Amino acid sequence: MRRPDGKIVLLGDMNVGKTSLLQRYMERRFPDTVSTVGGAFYLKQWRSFNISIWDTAGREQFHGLGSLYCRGAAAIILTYDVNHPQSLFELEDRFLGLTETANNDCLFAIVGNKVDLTSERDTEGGEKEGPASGKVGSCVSTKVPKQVQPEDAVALYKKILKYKMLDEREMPAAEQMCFETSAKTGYNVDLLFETLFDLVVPMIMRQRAEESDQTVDIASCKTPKQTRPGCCA
Ligand SMILES: Nc1nc2c(ncn2[C@@H]2O[C@H](COP(=O)(O)OP(=O)(O)OP(=O)(O)O)[C@@H](O)[C@H]2O)c(=O)[nH]1
Ligand SMILES: [Mg+2]
Repeated sequence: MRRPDGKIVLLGDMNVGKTSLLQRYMERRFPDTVSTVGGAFYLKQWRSFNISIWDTAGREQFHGLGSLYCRGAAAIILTYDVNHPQSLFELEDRFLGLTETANNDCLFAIVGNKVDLTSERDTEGGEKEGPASGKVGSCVSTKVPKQVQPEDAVALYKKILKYKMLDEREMPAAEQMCFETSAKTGYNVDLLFETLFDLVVPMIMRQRAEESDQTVDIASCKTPKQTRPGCCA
């Protein structure tokens, strides 16, 4: 198997829907899930690149593994449940610290899942979503008020950039990186993953270019002409 060119990791509390989001995207279905043990990954080919997408366990007992999975990540999807404010707090309290092992220029997406449970608007048929639909900041009228507001996710995104000492002007805007999704209906799921792939690919290419700049071509290095000691050239 070819080594993946880039890595994306899903983090977040148990039950927020990480496994369901990944299965919705990769297998186009919403099967019953069991709570994840450890971690597992899918490989996705995007253009000519292989991207691994890691699903991790949200259960406290597997917490220690989180930073292992984040090692070398190009992007991290911090997932919460829009109906459970605690799951958003946990991202900052428990999961952000695990991302120290990710790449220095790692991207962060904040994803509020299970929006189908609150939204009155058409969140069915995720395959048909419009480009800006459901992005944080768009107006979604809800039957049952959402427990976590999109602005809270935006605030967390900005906090993370500060915490990571990343320049806001050089990173994707919060509106581009905060999503509300439904793994159940597929709402915004393609948009989430494919936005990240499109952002990760240039990073992979940049990294490759830097690596090839640092590579010394031994064949092109001329060996200095040997001169015999004491002999005038
Ligand atoms: N209504 C609704 N239910 C969802 C959605 N996503 C996941 N669920 C349900 O929420 C429960 C937990 O989903 P999982 O995908 O297993 O959650 P997880 O984040 O992977 O949990 P851990 O593996 O324990 O960390 C399951 O019963 C899912 O069917 C969604 O978008 N809408
Ligand atoms: Mg899971």
